[in-house]
Amino acid sequence: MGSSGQQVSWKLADHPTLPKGKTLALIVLDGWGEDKPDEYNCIHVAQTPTMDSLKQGAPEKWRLIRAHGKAVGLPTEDDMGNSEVGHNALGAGRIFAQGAKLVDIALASGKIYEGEGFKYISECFEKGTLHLIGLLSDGGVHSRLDQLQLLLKGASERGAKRIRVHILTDGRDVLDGSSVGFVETLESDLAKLRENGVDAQIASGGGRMYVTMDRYENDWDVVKRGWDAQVRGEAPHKFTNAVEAVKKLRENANDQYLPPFVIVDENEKAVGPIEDGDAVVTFNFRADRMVMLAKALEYQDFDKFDRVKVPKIRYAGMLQYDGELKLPGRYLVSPPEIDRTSGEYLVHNGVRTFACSETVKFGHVTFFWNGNRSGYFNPEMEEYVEIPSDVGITFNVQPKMKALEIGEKARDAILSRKFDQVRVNIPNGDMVGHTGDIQATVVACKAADEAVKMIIDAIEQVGGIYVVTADHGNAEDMVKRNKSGQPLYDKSGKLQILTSHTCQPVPIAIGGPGLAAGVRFRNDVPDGGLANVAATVMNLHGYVAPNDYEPTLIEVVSN
Ligand SMILES: O=C(O)[C@@H](CO)OP(=O)(O)O
Ligand SMILES: [Mn+2]
Ligand SMILES: [Mn+2]
Repeated sequence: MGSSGQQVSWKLADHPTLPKGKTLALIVLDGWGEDKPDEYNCIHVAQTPTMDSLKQGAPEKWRLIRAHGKAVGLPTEDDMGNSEVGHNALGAGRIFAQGAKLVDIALASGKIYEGEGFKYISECFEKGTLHLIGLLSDGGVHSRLDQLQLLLKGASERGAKRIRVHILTDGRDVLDGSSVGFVETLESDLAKLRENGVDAQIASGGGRMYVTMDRYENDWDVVKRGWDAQVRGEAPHKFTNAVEAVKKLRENANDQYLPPFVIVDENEKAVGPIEDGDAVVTFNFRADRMVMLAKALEYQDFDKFDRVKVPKIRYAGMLQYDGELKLPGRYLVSPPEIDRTSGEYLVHNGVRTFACSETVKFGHVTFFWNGNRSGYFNPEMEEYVEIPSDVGITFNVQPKMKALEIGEKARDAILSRKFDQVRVNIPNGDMVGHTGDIQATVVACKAADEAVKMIIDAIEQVGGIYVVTADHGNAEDMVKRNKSGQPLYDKSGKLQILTSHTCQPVPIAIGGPGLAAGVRFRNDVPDGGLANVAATVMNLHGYVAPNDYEPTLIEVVSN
């Protein structure tokens, strides 16, 4: 595979001074930001001797880089970073306007309604129902409530007469418990539509981590639960009202893990299963957690679970989620064209690459890294290894996750000397941080630090180079705070736990016996962000990055 269209000159210029052939470990700690040390900073509380010692290298070998907002192509500086935009920037070396922003623009200009995708689904409006499936919050990581609101309005103005919304509650990009308010807001929007003669209702729901939004094929049961509710109108819990449903189900689960429910009428009949002739839109803009559902909705041949019912529908994604699989085939907004990623260049220049993580983050260092494309650029030059994640647990139960196994695989890849770049994502700070369990997150951070040590030790043995960084913050702040930084408490006096990512910068450290003398971080890229890492890494492989890449973070000074 390769970038389509224009002729690309893949040959990279040699770096004037830096040598080729050094084994380079590229370590991404997921959800590992830098923040002031206090008891809610799990990275500070945890024993992290390896990361602490790297920090001693500041400012020449350790610095902070931006990982949120405009530095990663998000609409505003209030947008926290996330894995998709973070790994896209790390891999692509440039800042692309990301899905969140592209959808905003398309909605504001009305272009979203003029494209192929909308025309395709709107042909069902006369006789069929429009189903909207997605994450209901204003988190801005996978979707945004205001975009859903505009889409509801726009579609009804353009002829959608019957609309059913299948909600997934969040509590991961926003505070746990906030689902109730989001459902209330949506209900009042739908009531207004009904006043205007549109038959609009919530049809089903469930928590994002238990219903529909699995990723990287970790657990198809998650998608099946959603399918049964959304398509078949079947779920263990039935309610006549969605606000009531969420309030009731929250008695035994948090927003992320609410069990599936369907909304039924007075005769116990589901109000909105998906039928022949209906249109379906998945309104998340982010790819990873929509790909599995997109496959279930789009593929004729499908054996991941028994769909039982496969209605003939017209389906469009908010975006196309996988550029290589062209999945889904129809979409409302064109995704960012993330082309000429560093991985593709390096493969063309003979850099042999090994990438590894456990399932829940596997696509981060492959799919996202390569610009939302699945598969290899050149299987002879690359090896991607996935370590199966634990299934069916929340990661505070196993906070060490597979950090050790990832470390071992990376170590073995380094020691084999078969690879020039060994790239890993270590998930702990993020995955455990999202559970809001502070004690477990401390254990998680320690485990991540140990994995880093294992990899750095292997680099020492082969005379290589390491680059250690992160994709966005999470574990460094576990509480919601007021403007002056004090932790906030809810009405009942309970500390408000922050399960989401943050807007904090992340560290980047370089080192290892293979790092040429005189290499250090420049001080003239103070606003450097994740997109500057690709050029930096190309330099450390002995190449100069393409001109349009964000500048390298390093310079070589002669002593
Ligand atoms: O779990 C996820 O989907 C997001 C948070 O919504 O986290 P990350 O961006 O780190 O993958
Ligand atoms: Mn992440
Ligand atoms: Mn995360």
